[in-house]
Amino acid sequence: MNMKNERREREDKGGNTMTTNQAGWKIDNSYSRLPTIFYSQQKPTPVKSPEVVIFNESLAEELGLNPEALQDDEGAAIFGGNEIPEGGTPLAQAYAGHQFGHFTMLGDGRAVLLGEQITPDGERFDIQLKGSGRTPYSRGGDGRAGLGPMLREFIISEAMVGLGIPTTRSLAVTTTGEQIIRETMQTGAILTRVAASHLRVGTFQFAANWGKTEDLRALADYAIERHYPEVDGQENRYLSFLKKVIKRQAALIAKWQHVGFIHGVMNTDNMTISGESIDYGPCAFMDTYDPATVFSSIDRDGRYAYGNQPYIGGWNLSRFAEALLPLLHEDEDEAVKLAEEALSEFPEIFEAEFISGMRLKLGIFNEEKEDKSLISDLLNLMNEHKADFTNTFKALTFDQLEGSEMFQAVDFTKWHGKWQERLERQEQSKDDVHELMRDNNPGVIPRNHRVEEALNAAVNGDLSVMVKLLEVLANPFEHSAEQAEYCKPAPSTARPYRTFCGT
Ligand SMILES: Nc1ncnc2c1ncn2[C@@H]1O[C@H](COP(=O)(O)OP(=O)(O)OP(=O)(O)O)[C@@H](O)[C@H]1O
Repeated sequence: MNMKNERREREDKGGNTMTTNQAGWKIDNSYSRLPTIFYSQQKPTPVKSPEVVIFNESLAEELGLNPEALQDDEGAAIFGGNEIPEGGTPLAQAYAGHQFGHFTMLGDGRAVLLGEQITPDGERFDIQLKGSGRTPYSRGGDGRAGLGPMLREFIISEAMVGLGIPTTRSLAVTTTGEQIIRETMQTGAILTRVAASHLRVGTFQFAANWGKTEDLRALADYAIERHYPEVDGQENRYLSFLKKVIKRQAALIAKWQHVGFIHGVMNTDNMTISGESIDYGPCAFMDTYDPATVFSSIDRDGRYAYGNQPYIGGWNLSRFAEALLPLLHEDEDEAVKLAEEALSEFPEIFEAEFISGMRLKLGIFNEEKEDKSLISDLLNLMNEHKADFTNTFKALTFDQLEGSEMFQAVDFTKWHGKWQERLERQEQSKDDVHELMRDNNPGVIPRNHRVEEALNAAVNGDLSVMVKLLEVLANPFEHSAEQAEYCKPAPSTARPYRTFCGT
């Protein structure tokens, strides 16, 4: 069937067209019903010749979309921003944020939110086009994105899904047929991003700084309805809301720590209210365990280093709590007291999440007080011996302790003895322990050199390397033979890995 001939198109004033709905779009933009300070109506800027280079069929199905109808021209027209799917009300969201500690007004400068796709189960997911052209928040930028960085976001976000870490997702990457100017000329591309929502700590900072209390309240009520309906009807719903966000972010950052993920740019505009990871600009996974690891070329002081992520999480949540103050209590001092109490729980909640995930990685089913030191002793050894983070846990899982220098060391042998005694003090069998460890220690992560290799091939027209990588990353706990070649750290001759803000 030729989809193109089946389509009836009409053109609107902005040059975008609208189509009949064979793809199954069921979009409503509930965000557009917030007070108008929160957005600017903004259509994507039509592009020359959109072409979908990668499309996430299984995600499309989860969203209740018909992948077949989105192949070819129809998908390209929508994902390239030339057509607006039925129900879409494109807008650019306003937000602010602390970037490397400095507060500034931001907003979607190169993205538009079409609205939420309502799935067959009635769930709502934002559909956003990133790289779709200039908006009122673009400042000096061109509103566009490059193919490499958008494919990178596709790879990392889908790898996070495989690892079981809450994340925004990637439905498609579409080239625009236009070049963009960066350090060199690049192929322009648009990422179709799917998210529980794009509400950020920075959205609340925007409301607190530029809105009235009623605007802030409308935003908080909206966020509660979308993400925390359970707090509705509670005595101080906004305080409960704050506590829920604190909890979800603590759990999220703990999950990052469990796999050695370094976000790289934990600005408050990159912290979601839903608890999903967002913005895979300069992020990377570490090979050698070292809490001071930083990949981002712009993070000169190590603000967003691996070991600093929990602290920064708490710092960002303090900015969130500050923004919520007018809603927490009518008396300012009381509001501050409530916020401080809620925030003071963050380190403890984070640590509990971190320790419980690390227990699983070590095959520990129950809780003992000494587990914390067992875990930190191992991490210290790994740091001292420059051990590979992922492969150390894999070697412990499969009891393959020959290879690395650390496993020969006397201090490790001592630690190993203590760990074995710990495992013997629980009732579960060796097989149970092994299974728990298999399920919690990924065999494969998106190693930097593998991601670069896939991207280099992809921007030169060969998608096969990336497709293969995505397949392996989709099931990191499978521990299959085909994963083996993706497990090796970068050769020691490789230059230190640096990431650059995704543009
Ligand atoms: N080429 C560009 N043109 C206009 N604005 C841009 C451009 N690149 C980035 N921005 C804006 O600069 C700010 C910070 O950029 P950053 O790279 O952190 O975000 P992003 O990757 O564009 O978006 P997100 O956080 O939604 O993933 C954002 O407000 C973003 O919209």
